Amino acid sequence: MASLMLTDCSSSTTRLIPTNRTNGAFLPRRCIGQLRLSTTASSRAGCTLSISSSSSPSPAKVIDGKAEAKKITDQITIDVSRMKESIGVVPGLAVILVGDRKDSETYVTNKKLACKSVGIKSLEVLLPEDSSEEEVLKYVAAFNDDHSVHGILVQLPLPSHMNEQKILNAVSIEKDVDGFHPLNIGRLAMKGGEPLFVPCTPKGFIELLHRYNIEIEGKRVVVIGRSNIVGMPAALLLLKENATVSVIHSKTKNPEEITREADIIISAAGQPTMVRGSWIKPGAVVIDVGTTQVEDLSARSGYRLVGDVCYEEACKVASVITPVPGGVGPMTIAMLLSNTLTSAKRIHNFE
Ligand SMILES: Nc1nc2c(c(=O)[nH]1)N[C@@H](CN(C=O)c1ccc(C(=O)N[C@@H](CCC(=O)O)C(=O)O)cc1)CN2
Ligand SMILES: [Mg+2]
Repeated sequence: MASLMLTDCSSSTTRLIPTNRTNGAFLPRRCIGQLRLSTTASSRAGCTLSISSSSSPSPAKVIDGKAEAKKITDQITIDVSRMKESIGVVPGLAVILVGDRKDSETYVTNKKLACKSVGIKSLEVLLPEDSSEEEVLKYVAAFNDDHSVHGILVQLPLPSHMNEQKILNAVSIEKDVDGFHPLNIGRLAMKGGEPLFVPCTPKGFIELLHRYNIEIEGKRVVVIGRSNIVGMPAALLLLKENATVSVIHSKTKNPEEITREADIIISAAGQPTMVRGSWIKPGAVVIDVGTTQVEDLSARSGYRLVGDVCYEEACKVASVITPVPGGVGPMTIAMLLSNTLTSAKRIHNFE
């Protein structure tokens, strides 16, 4: 059984108060909100966003995704080294990034650094925003044929002039470490279906639930958001875990009421602080997958990452919660490395 590191939620001493929150709408993942600093505890402007924490304890336990991801990557480092020593094969991951979105650039850089830290070889193709679909397909085909590459991923979202489905379709199903190929998603959707790879973020939070001994089978789970990257595969994976799953999306009526019935809430809407304390059944488990960059002039980078969940309110109601950052995000990268290693082992028939 995995050892647990549980810490209590704390109230904040300094707060950021959003001034232009959009209520009820599902914002794009890259939504940039405007925040102003305030030192008051008043929540008249809505949910406050913690930027530092102090003492006052509340019931929710905080899942430490960073620590769990570290345990997983430590094991991957050992396995990669054993594979290299035994059969002389180094797992390889190829990443294709099109355009100059700052968030995507950060994720790709983090993936490259993560590969380096565990001994996986990484290859990177950076293409300008106005590249053609054919150019991207040419690189996908080259990586499909490259024997040193065991995993291929195309960073999403792609520029709007590209047909995302056509490009994801072109990735060899054996190297589809993101698990976004329609065959892998189709197998995930079928009862008894066995995908070669499961998308990294849903796989990551399921792993966290398992590691924290949180039962999924028979539980009422509400997934907020139906994106191809998280919401949809998350719902399919939770069904495979025998949960009773509801999916909430931008056209859902009374999302708050439905969410309040959940034993486990998975929020992947990309709307900062949308899930308020009043949406949560006392004792529910809250998994926050949202990571929206919100302008914060007090941060060195000029922005701050904010989850979908009003953390401070949720901590007072939930039994367990994931923070942002440091919750599901690090597990996404750990699962990508794990999928790449699995692929290399499968291709080279190495146990
Ligand atoms: N081809 C893909 N595109 C995208 C995916 C994906 O899985 N495959 N997911 C997201 C972005 N993403 C990976 O690509 C990703 C997002 C966030 C994190 C993460 O570790 N977040 C940290 C904070 C990191 C920071 O400080 O900036 C956290 O939450 O603690 C990892 C990966 C969309 N596109
Ligand atoms: Mg996180």
